[in-house]
Amino acid sequence: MRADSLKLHSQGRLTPSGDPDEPQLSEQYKKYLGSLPVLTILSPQQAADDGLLGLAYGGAFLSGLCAQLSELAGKRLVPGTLQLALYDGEGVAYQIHEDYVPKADYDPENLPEHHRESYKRRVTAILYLQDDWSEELGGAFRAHAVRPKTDTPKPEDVIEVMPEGGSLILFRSDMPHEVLPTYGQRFALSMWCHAA
Ligand SMILES: O=C(O)CCC(=O)C(=O)O
Ligand SMILES: [Fe+2]
Repeated sequence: MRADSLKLHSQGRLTPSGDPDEPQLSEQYKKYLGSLPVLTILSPQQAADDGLLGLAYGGAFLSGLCAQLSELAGKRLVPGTLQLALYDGEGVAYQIHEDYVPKADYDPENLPEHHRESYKRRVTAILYLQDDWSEELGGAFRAHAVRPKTDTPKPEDVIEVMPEGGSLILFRSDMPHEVLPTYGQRFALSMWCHAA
């Protein structure tokens, strides 16, 4: 999967907006998301057709997870958007945000196409692709517990996961989270399981 990701990167297919025809982000988008990785939106079928069999496998695996999670959650979840993102060192981070965006808050004028269905997102699944990650490269995924504002914050409200190759994280798409500044090449393959 990492070899396929490097190939896409070397072909210039990863861009801040995820849209190869729109290499620059609008000012509003930057304001919304902060300093950013570069990314592309994939379909497992298209990846297979392009000979990117690792990413096709990864996409199929994550799609299958949505089906399995449906059983656990007792409601139907279907594979939504599949995203390959690269945080290419130099302190690239992703400020605190939620992946679920209520329909009313979506601004189609200023957000890329692939955010159009963000209101359907229920579970985020992320597979990390770096075999050789180490603490000094930073880049932890940091999850924040949601508490009523009146509660006293507790240390366990924050959980960090290092992006070790082969690690998979699953979380509710409305959970606040961020990526801490990254000082190495960090690829992440994300699938959003949508409400059917
Ligand atoms: O790469 C990660 O660990 C998280 C990325 C993320 O939050 C996102 O793409 O929405
Ligand atoms: Fe996110």
